Amino acid sequence: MATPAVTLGIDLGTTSVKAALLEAAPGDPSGFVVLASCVRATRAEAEAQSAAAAPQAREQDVSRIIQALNECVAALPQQELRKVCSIGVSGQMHGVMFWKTNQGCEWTEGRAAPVFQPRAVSHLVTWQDGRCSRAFLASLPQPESHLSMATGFGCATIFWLLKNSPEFLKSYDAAGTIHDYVVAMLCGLPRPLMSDQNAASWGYFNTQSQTWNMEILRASGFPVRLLPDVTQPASVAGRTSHAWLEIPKGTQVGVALGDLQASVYSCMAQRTDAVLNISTSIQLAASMPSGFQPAQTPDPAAPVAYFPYFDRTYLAVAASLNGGNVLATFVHMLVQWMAELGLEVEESTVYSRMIQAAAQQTDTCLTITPTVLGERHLPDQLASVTRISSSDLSLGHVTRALCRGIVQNLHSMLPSQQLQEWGVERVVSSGSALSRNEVLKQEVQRAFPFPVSFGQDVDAAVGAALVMFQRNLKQEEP
Ligand SMILES: Nc1ncnc2c1ncn2[C@@H]1O[C@H](COP(=O)(O)OP(=O)(O)O)[C@@H](O)[C@H]1O
Ligand SMILES: O=C(CO)[C@@H](O)[C@H](O)[C@H](O)[C@H](O)COP(=O)(O)O
Repeated sequence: MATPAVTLGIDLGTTSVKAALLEAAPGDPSGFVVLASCVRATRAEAEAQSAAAAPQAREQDVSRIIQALNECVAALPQQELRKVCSIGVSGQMHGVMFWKTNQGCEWTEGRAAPVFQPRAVSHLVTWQDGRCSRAFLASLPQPESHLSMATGFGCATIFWLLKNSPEFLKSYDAAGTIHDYVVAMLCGLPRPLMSDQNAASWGYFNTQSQTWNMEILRASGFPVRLLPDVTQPASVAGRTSHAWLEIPKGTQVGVALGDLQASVYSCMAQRTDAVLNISTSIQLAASMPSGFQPAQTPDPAAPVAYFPYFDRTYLAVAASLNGGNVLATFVHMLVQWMAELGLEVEESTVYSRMIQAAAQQTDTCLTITPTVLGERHLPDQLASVTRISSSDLSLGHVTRALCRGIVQNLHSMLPSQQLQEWGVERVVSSGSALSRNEVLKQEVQRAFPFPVSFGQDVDAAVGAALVMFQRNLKQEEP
């Protein structure tokens, strides 16, 4: 009997890397089983490489992300890794990093378990980066795209570097998201390949013609040489140029996907499902009918945007900048305060105690608008706390109000009534911030008048694997 095919899925998130192994299971209703999964925090936050970008810069050290990736994959069962026939990759969208062609990494051959390590690469400037002011964005040429531009989008960051650090750009000849970089290194691609999901997240990309706004960008001196070639999601980018840990050389690698689309792909069992993802960020997505085309002129004040999905279809997405990162900011603040008071407390202890306290505090009048990062459609709406009374100041009250505020803020961007009008009948959730937080789950169930089911915390990794698994299944059909 033929060995069942095993597919590896990877998600390079803002806070953690996730990996999952899928195996064909004809007897299972879904047709597959998840054999194993692994999560590794990246702890990759780094100082801005360009001083002029501070303090709004949000950059990550690519070496730490790749170290977490190698550790994550190495922790999976070796006998299963040897059977991997295909790799699906997803990751945090919008961000951009740079490298030198054919010098982007070094394979540590000869060791028991070969891995790749970044060489001649820049930091990753992430989707949370705030270096592009509104005045700077207004100075950029009008894109021909259905998505508004925003700080943290790859093309905006490159325009910023062109103006403020032109020498920096001259030292690189390749650019992509972190997950485009991983695919390019695994396959030894001379030029990065990008799916339209990630190209759209950079800006200046027309999803109808599937082309960059080349004329607009060239006319403004943009280094178009850095723009990756774009292809359809679910297509094959290449094959591994080396053995990677126990994964054989020559293994098929899919073009990298957006983490949101990969999460939706693994969670959305039918088109009437809405998918709620709470990870570092938070998104609520619903599928649009096939043939739907978004208006070509975006409304920057609109809280819902349309993201390319698969087979030229779109997702309607409320993408808030304030998700799990708000809780992480609160925890970091408490740890800092306690350090100033001479106390040393682990972040993990604070998370567990605050969630425990809020679980005991089933309601509160304290009201928190959690938008510490503003929103793309409301950049001036920063966070606020109202209805503060001396009786509502416990850790439980504040944590309950924070979790409620995060969910209510997203709900205000895409209300249940709109979901009902679109025919949504159920909410399926995903993301580690949700799967690890009973209070957030309670607030999701409170906010949405639909049945709510809770996914795993490796949904995007499972989704990335599933895309390649189902692609190959279709290829085998007679
Ligand atoms: N120990 C913990 N307990 C509960 N929630 C946590 C804990 N550590 C981190 N988190 C939450 O998980 C979020 C990160 O989720 P994750 O899925 O790893 O993000 P991403 O996919 O964006 O990398 C953090 O922003 C934080 O809100
Ligand atoms: O900001 C948006 C969309 O504009 C999000 O959907 C975007 O995909 C995510 O924030 C990034 O991909 C980061 O995802 P994650 O690290 O929070 O999982």
